[in-house]
Amino acid sequence: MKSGFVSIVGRPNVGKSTLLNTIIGEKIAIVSEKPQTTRTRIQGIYTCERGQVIFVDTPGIHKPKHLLGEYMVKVSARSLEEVDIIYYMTDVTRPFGGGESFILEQLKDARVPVFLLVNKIDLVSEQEVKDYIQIFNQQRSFSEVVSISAACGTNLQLLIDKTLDALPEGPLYYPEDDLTDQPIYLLIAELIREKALMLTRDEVPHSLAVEVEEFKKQSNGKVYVRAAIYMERDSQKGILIGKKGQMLKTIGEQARQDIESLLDTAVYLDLWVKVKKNWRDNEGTLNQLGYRM
Ligand SMILES: Nc1nc2c(ncn2[C@@H]2O[C@H](COP(=O)(O)OP(=O)(O)OP(=O)(O)O)[C@@H](O)[C@H]2O)c(=O)[nH]1
Repeated sequence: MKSGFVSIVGRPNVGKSTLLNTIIGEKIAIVSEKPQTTRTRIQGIYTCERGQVIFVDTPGIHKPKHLLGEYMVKVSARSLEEVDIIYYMTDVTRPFGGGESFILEQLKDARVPVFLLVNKIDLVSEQEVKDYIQIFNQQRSFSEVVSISAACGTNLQLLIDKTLDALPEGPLYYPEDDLTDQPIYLLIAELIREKALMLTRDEVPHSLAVEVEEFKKQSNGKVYVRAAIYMERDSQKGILIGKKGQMLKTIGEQARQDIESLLDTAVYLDLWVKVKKNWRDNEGTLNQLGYRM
């Protein structure tokens, strides 16, 4: 039996969450078109006959601007020390640049195998993939190079096979049917956050945070979830609520559907928008929202 931990690193938006979602087959990591949306350290667990792969989805490695940024870099650095394999994920549609050099620098002293994953190959020609890989091979050597489409599932079985080949012999760390060790209320908060970011497009910043305040089963069998969406400014609160509350209603409806499929039960979702000034720079608030240092 093979088993171990895999950390996925890469610039924001290369498709790390999508990869995790496709492999694990459940919506457990937040996916969004905006960069740097993955904040909490999410583990996806893939179990098959050959063994178990435990994924640690790290926030995009980047230069910190806020305390939250520092936290994200800390999580990334720490998770690199604890894993058996690092997936260094890149986006074939984005040219090699400073962002990649920054990550390669961080990976310089990695003592575990580094796999280069070239993602989004569904968008380019085979020749473009080859040329792209050549540029990376000039930077360093990789234990494996796998070109994939996380969205379409292309070459993901191959990736899993190579991963299991490279993992050490080991036990099943988690029961077979566990998909994640994230507390359920964090998963729910991420689903709401995802919908809020997606539906408001670029109008609200990433300073959006969600906290599940209450989570209980009602006598009618439905699960009651009360959650607060935190904004930094009053003006942002208005955008999120929308005309006659329409935006908040849509966010709530779409998030509720996802939560219902996650929990496999009917859900009553009670959403509130609150303003909490400068929460990103406030350590107490960060702790309260589950981003622990
Ligand atoms: N065409 C195509 N799009 C993809 C693929 N993988 C991811 N995407 C898209 O790329 C965007 C970013 O994907 P995410 O999975 O959120 O990226 P991420 O690396 O987790 O982003 P952060 O959380 O910001 O670090 C989304 O719009 C995805 O739908 C792929 O294989 N092909």
